[in-house]
Amino acid sequence: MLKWLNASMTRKISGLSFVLLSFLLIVILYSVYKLQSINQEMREVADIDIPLTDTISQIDKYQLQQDLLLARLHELDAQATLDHEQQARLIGRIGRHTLDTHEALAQLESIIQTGLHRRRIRLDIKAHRSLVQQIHQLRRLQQSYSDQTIRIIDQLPALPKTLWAPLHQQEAELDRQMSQLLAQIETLTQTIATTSEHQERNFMLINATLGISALGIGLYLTLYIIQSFRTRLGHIQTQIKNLQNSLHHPATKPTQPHLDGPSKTNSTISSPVQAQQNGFAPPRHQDELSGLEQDLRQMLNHWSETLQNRDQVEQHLLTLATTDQLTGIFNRHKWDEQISQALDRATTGEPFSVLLVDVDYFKQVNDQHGHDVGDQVLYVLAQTLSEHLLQQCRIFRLGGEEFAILMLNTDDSAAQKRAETLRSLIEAHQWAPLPSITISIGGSSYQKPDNAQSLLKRADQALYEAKKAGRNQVSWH
Ligand SMILES: Nc1nc2c(ncn2[C@@H]2O[C@H](COP(=O)(O)OP(=O)(O)OP(=O)(O)O)[C@@H](O)[C@H]2O)c(=O)[nH]1
Repeated sequence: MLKWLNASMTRKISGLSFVLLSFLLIVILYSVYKLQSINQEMREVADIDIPLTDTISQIDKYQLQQDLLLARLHELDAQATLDHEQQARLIGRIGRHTLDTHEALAQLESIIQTGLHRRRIRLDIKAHRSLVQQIHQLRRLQQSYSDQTIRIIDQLPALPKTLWAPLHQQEAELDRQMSQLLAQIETLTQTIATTSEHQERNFMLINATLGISALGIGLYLTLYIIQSFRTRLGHIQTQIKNLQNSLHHPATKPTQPHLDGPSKTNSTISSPVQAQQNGFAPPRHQDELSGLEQDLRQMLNHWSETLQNRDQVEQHLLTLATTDQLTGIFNRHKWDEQISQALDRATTGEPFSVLLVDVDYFKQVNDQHGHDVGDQVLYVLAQTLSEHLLQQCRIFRLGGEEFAILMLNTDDSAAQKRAETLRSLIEAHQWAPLPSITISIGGSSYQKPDNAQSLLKRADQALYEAKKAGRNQVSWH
C-alpha cells in the first residue's frame, strides 16, 4: 500500500485510468448482456404469452358455448320433441364446437412447443413443458366427450337418466381440467410479465448505480490529476527559486525542497516581502504554468548571462596566455604550439621556414636612452614587422630582444627573399624620435626529419653567423 502511495504520479494516474476504463467496460458489457436478455424476454412475451392469452379467451368462449349446448340438450330431451332436422343441426353445432375447441387446444400446444423448440421460452421452462402434457391430455378428454355427446344425440329424445350421468360427469371433469389449465396459463403469463418488469426495473437501477459510480471515479481521477499536477508544479517552482537564490547568493546554501509538498518552513519562498528583498517580485501569474514559465525564463537569462561572462573571461585568459604583454604579438607559448602544428603539416609535404630576428647592439639602446625607450623600440619593431608580414606568416617574441617569424607554406628561396625584405625595411624605417636600429636574421627551412630543436638550432647558427659577419644582414642554413 505504502509502495503504491509512493509511486510516481504517472503510475498512479495510469492505474486509476485503468480501473476506470475496466469499470466502464464492465458497465458496457453488463448493459449489452442485460439489454439482450430483456429483448429476449420481451420477445417471449410477444411470441408466447400474448398469443397464449388470446387463445385461452377463445377457449373460454367455446367452453361457455359447450355449457349452453348441454343445457339445450336437456331441454330437448325433456320436451321429447326433437325431430331429425333439429338433431342434424345439433350434431353440426357440436361438431363445429368440437373442432374449434380442438383447434384452440392444438394452437396452445403448438405455441408452447415452438417456443420451447426455438428456445424463445427462457423463464420457467419446466412449467411450460408440464402445460404441454396437460393440453395433450385435455385434447383427448375433449375428443372423447364430444364423441359421447354425439352418441347421446342419436338416442334423443327421452334419454334414460342413467345415460345422462356419465355425460355430466365427463363434462364436469372437462370443465375442471380446462379451468385449471386456463388458470395455470394465466398465472404463468402474469408471472412472466411481472418477472420481466421486475428485471427491467433492476436493470435500470443497477445501470444508474454503475453510471453514477463511473462518474464518481472519473471526477475523482480528474481532481486527483489536477491536484497532483499543481503539487508537482509547486515543487518545481520551489526548486527553481532555490536555484535562483543560490545563483544570486552563492554563499547561501539552497534549501532542499520538501518531499511531500511545498516547504512551509521555506521563508525565502513563502514570504513575498523576503522574495522582493532577494530580488524576486511576488508572483503576479494567472496560473501555476505561467508562473513556472516566468521563473524558468528568469533563470535561463541569468544562466545565459553567466555563460556569456564566462566565455569572455575564458577568451581574455587565453589571450593573456598567448600574447606578449609588451609588444602585443604572440609569445613563446604560442610559438611552441604553432611550430608543432607546422611540423605536423610538413610531414604531409607542406614546406615552411623560420626566421630568428635579433636587434643589433640593443644593450647600447638601453644604456644610452634608458630601458623605457628600449621597450618602445621593441614595440615599434614588433608592430612594423607584423604590418609587413604576408598572410601565411606569424611573428612571435621569444624573449628579450629576440623574435621569431614562422613562414607557413614558404620554401627556402621565398623565405630568404622575404627575410631580406624585412631586414631592409627595418634599416630604412624612420625611427625618430626613437633611436635607429638594425636587425640580424638567421633563417632555415624545414628538412626531413627535422624537429623543433633541430630546425631552431640551424636558424640560431645562421643568426650567430649573421652577427659575426657584421650584423644587419640575413644568414641562411
Ligand atoms: N628595454 C628592454 N631591454 C631588454 C629587454 N629584454 C632584454 N633587454 C636587454 O637587451 C639586451 C641584450 O643585449 P645582448 O644580448 O648583450 O646583445 P646586444 O647588445 O643586443 O648585442 P648583439 O645582440 O650582439 O648585437 C640586454 O641589455 C637586456 O637587458 C626588454 O624587455 N626591454
